[in-house]
Amino acid sequence: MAAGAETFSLREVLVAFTACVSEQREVRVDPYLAGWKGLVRFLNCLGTIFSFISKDAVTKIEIIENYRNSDQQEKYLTVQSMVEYELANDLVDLQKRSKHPDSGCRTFLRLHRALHWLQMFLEGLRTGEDNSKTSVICSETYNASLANYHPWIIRKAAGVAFCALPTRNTFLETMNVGTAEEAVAMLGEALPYICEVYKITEELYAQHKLLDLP
Ligand SMILES: CCCCCCCC/C=C\CCCCCCCC(=O)N[C@@H](COP(=O)(O)O)[C@H](O)/C=C/CCCCCCCCCCCCC
Repeated sequence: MAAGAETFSLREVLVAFTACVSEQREVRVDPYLAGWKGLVRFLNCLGTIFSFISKDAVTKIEIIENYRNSDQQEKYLTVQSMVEYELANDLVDLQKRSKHPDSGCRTFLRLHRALHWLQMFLEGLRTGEDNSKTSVICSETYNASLANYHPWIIRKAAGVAFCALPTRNTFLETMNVGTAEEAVAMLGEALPYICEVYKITEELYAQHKLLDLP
């Protein structure tokens, strides 16, 4: 495990995702990005072999953060307001990347797809046997989700990186919430919140036919 693991706290990441859904069932962008930033910190602790993954995640987080720091920041407060604003102002490339290659909607969709993988991966970790291999859980859940959107070369590179993952118990202990059993319990508490964020976003994107944005 690379230096810096001590700066990661699963609790902080999970708290961020639990703060995402508002009383109106809207998905707040700031805690969503905070959750991803925490996950990227964790990924960076796993070694440089994961750098190409964390760089892509950081690029996408920064694109949306830039919208949150722009003159239109209020429009990017929630995923719902972002979708409404960008569609109403013709700011989304719907067929082919051209005038708006880095729209908020398109960029958020990439993180949203990755959240689906995360949800399955954490569930696999939570329910896995003590001696199960994190690399197997990771590649099975990746192949069942994100891999469908990635070209061959990315899928290959990801497969190689997964082989460097530590065993399940070492992985759970790196989460800095105590023993592996305590980490499992925390995952059980937090997963419903992550699922809810995913579900609300999925419904919103389906309703606006945005699930295949180029
Ligand atoms: C609670 C702690 C335990 C879980 C720790 C998980 C840590 C995961 C942290 C970050 C995950 C990275 C999310 C990656 C977002 C990928 C977005 C994406 O799909 N990008 C591709 C498409 O973008 P465009 O070209 O359309 O702009 C892009 O091509 C991807 C490039 C990089 C490769 C992405 C591979 C993703 C593998 C996800 C598994 C991460 C392995 C983590 C190991 C624990």
